Amino acid sequence: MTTLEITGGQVLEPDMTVEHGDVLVDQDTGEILAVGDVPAGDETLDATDGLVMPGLVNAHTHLAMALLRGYADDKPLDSWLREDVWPIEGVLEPDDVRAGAALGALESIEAGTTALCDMYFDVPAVVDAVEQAGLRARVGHGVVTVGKDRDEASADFEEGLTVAREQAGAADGRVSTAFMPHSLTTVDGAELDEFVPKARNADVPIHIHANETRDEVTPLVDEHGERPLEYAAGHGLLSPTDFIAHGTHLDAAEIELLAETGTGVVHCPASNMKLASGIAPVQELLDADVTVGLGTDGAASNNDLDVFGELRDAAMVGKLAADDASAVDAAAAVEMATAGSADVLGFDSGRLAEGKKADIAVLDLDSAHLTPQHDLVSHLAYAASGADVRHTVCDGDVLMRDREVLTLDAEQVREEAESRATAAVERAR
Ligand SMILES: N[C@@H](CCSC[C@H]1O[C@@H](n2cnc3c(=O)[nH]cnc32)[C@H](O)[C@@H]1O)C(=O)O
Ligand SMILES: [Zn+2]
Repeated sequence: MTTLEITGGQVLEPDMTVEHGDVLVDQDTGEILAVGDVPAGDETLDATDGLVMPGLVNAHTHLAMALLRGYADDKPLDSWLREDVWPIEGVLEPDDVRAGAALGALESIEAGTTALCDMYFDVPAVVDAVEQAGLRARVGHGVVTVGKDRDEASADFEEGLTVAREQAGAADGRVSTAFMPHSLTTVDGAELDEFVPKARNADVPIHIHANETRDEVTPLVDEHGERPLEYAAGHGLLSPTDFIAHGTHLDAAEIELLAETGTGVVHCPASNMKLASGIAPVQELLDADVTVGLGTDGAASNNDLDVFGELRDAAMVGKLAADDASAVDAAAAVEMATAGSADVLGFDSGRLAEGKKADIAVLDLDSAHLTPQHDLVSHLAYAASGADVRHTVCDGDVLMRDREVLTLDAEQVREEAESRATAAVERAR
């Protein structure tokens, strides 16, 4: 057994208290052995003047969209997707997706993110990037049937299922999968009826964009005479392993349905603000005991993958939504970005405790904007950013030490992403 001792810092405990202490990790199993007063490890990671915390979990993203950062801004979802994003995504090759996902993975590691959920196409290329980066991920192929004939639609659903079956367990078990119909309005209901039972047989969770914009909810209600999540449940969706992205526009019955079925919600506040999609009722979801995690969504609607930004936005916009400054308090926001997201994704991480996965970030507190230290949970929610992360550890392995990423060649990843992004824009013209 090889052990790693993260030493000399303060530790964020699962109950959101902070204590001086160390963390001992078994690098072979990738699990936490002890927290607090721990025996010496074979190797050490210096956390002096630092806060040892669970790695952040980005529960909904499209990593490879890092290639499209700044490509199309200032539009609402539907025209942004149809006029800008889908046309350029149509010219992307698997090597572009690999390069974009590597860029997103690099950015994630630099910001203390250790696990994520990714929906995209050319998923094996995404898995390559995740494997090399050393991250943990739940991945899936986003299935779209609008604009396709029945054969093409079925083929895309088949691919979603194949990817979910074949990629499960990749990267030494750090990669798991989900079946991912893109959204309730971009996939056909009859196809859902055929494929949801197949996904259940394959024993994979189902992840879908839902109730993101009013422009999506209203036509669905008009056409089917029921709320989107009632429609989703009618097609076999919503279960304790399933999770929806956004949930921006939910009525009380839908919140109840999420709670009853144990379905998780991934709140993406920055994307919801940027696309002017709306403000999710996060405090109401938490009050109803719905499991809520946080996601950045893709870098083209955010425009970064820093989950610290997301948890600050969640706290801020949660107060606006509830018209109550005590709503979505600092601890609730930090919890959503760690344990909440991990629970939504079904990962045994997001908490620093014995037996949990050793997915850890060390935040450097030695800076003006994190002084004085009245309350470190407050700092995590309102003052820190990904740039403050000193070390990132996933599955017991050090991915970034003293801000140097060890698993990826940062310069090469950035150069390749830059040139592939430029070439893709040329081809899309
Ligand atoms: N098989 C599909 C790809 C689906 S991947 C998932 C898709 O979600 C898109 N996407 C990114 N952000 C959002 C969002 O906020 N709402 C809905 N879709 C999004 C993203 O651009 C990508 O096309 C195809 O061939 O077009
Ligand atoms: Zn999305």
